[in-house]
Amino acid sequence: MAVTSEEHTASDSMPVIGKLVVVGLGLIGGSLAMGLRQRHACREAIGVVRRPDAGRKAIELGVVDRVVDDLSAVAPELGEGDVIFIAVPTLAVESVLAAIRDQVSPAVTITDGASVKGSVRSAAESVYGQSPAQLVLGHPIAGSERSGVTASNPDLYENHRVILTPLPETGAVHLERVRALWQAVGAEVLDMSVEEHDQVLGATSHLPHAIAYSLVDTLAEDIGNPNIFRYAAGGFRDFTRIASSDPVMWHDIMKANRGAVLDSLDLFIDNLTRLRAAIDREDSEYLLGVFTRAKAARDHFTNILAKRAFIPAMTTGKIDYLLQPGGAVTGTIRVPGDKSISHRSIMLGSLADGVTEVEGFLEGEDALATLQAFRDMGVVIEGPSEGRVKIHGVGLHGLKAPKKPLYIGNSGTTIRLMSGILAGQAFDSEISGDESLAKRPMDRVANPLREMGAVVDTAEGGRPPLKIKGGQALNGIDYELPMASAQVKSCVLLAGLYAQGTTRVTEPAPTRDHTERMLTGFGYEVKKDGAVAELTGGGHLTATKIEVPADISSATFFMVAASIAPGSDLTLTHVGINPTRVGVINILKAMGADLTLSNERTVGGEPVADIRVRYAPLKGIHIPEDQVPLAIDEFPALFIAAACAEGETVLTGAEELRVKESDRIQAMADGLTTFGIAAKPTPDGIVIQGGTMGGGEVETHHDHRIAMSFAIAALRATQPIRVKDATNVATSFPTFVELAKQTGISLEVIDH
Ligand SMILES: O=C(O)C1=C[C@@H](OP(=O)(O)O)[C@@H](O)[C@H](O)C1
Ligand SMILES: C=C(OP(=O)(O)O)C(=O)O
Repeated sequence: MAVTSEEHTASDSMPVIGKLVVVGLGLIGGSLAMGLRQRHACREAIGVVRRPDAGRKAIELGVVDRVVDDLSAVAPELGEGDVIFIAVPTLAVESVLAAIRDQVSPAVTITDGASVKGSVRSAAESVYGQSPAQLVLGHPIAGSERSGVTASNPDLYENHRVILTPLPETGAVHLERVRALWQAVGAEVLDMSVEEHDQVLGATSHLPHAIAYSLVDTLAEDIGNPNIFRYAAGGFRDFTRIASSDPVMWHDIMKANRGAVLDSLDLFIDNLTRLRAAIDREDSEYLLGVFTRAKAARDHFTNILAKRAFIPAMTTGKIDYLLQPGGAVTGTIRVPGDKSISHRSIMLGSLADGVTEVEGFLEGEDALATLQAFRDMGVVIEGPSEGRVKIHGVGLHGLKAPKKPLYIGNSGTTIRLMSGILAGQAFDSEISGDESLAKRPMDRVANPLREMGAVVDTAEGGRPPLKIKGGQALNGIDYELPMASAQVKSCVLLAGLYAQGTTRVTEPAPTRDHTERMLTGFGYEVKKDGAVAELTGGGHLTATKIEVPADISSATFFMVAASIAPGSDLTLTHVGINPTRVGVINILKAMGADLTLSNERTVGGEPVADIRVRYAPLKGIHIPEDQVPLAIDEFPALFIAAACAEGETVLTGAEELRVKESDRIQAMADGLTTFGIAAKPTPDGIVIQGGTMGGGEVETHHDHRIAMSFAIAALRATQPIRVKDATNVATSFPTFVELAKQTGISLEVIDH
């Protein structure tokens, strides 16, 4: 049989391969053939189909150009550049390979789509002696419960992943040809070892299929009610869709990946048995633990696949901001919760006895990273949902060893504060983060912790990851902070909770005191005397309620925006005005800004107020050094205020800015220079001459505050501004874009 399609498409683009021969024209094989044909990416697509009706259908639907009923009918015409795609059930691959060996030239590329790779490698070895160079093992992750040639879909692989598992024997030309073929139909191609593939797919694909088939079979066969499916609703439908998949294919997969599937099934059965016992004893804590952890994991499973552990990404790709020049900001807004306080609420709530309820929690990536790290150490945390979080504290000694290294993304506060807590645990731990965090100094916490008796390893140059050995007896110390850092102060105090005796820290200048305040709120005595804070180990924390004020560091972007843009009148509500955080208000006022505070009150031990900001002409100042630690995160935005002020602004004593998420002095100087502003970096600060800002493209170096600062600059720019890579704004201010637009900033998000 040789039937030819009527529908021949003239090729105007270069095909990436010659002929494609698909053995097995089901969903997987048919979709590849159809996708390549429609994109003119192969010169001809030929199906090897035994059943004539299926062959006719394939041609009618435009899946292939022609069909043959046996490989032998096409083998002699194949050569270099042509590809055979084996898309038959897993256990049938061996007989196809045997036919290929006898008939097909070694120049032809062979690949497959089977869901198990170890069994295909064994098949190749038993047929060829050793896997031939022309064979590239692959697996498109795009299956569905639909099967057969009629399910072929030319766009099936768009944005799907294809895993290739090259062997040492695999020829580079063949591998790259197969990669190009999948990329031509829109797939993202990843390489993995055979073993890793089978283990990962055993858990994420083969196990769920086994469970779905078993569940439906249980309902159909074992629960003796004939009407059972009539009352089955969404839960049943969503969970069991995959039990409609092709039984022969799944039979083969279970046998071919027997070992890995059994490992996963054993883990699952064990977990299910524990869940059963918890339901039996009505153990709410256990049930909520499983369900909240599972919900978080399910909500973010794309990130888990991308190996970002459980850290949720607010955006999937990189984004830029495009801003139009001019405008003013008006209205009344509340910015999200304070990042520093949100981190600490999770940490102390987890270590407390009892349930802590938090309101106003910042649902940004940094604070969520802290939350996930404590979940990874066995703490049951409900939420966050609209800023509400409920933490089922485990007590100071109730954390459990995490199953894998803790990954905390971009958050310096998390790694530094947690290292103090981890130093006091009975278990070993490792904590790491993203590219920007990997450059930040950690010796500042490792050194005092070592003095207390902790065993802490850093990577080269005192950078993350940190490896902390458990089971060490800590002693209290009297520590003089070498730099004004609330993170270091907090780290030492938190380790002090686990230390024998008294831990005392003396700071060279006042820094944010949220740790001290919150410890007091949890009933732990902290003595404060000027620059000294001290506590004694061995006490306990009692759960409490926490209301997180709006973050003054996030409010800063809007305070500066309103101050620089004529016609602005903006009110920011419920902003935290802890005296150790108000440097920005003091500095802006000294520059001539029109800021009024009203409705001042205290919530949960932290002072808050509404802040009204109206446009006023600013003047350059020499920023008093005592304000530096009180405004440490606000300088990028303040530099924009300086650029719009009349005269010169000088900052000194701020070398810490060079070791934040980026070197904030250099990053801002570069951007301001692009805008046409004279900005001269110094080792510990900057000198900025106010002037007229043009516009242009600026880099953020993965730093959220740099991105938001350049965005507000547009209000006084004369040309559009493109802020390149504003993705990390989600770490501290996930609603920035929404609020910027709402108040009148012309901001467009460009996703790429
Ligand atoms: O303790 C905290 O929550 C923070 C302290 C500051 O860091 P340093 O302690 O390094 O100054 C600050 O920059 C950071 O955003 C948050
Ligand atoms: C420095 C900052 O945060 P962290 O140190 O937690 O990364 C910041 O938010 O500006």
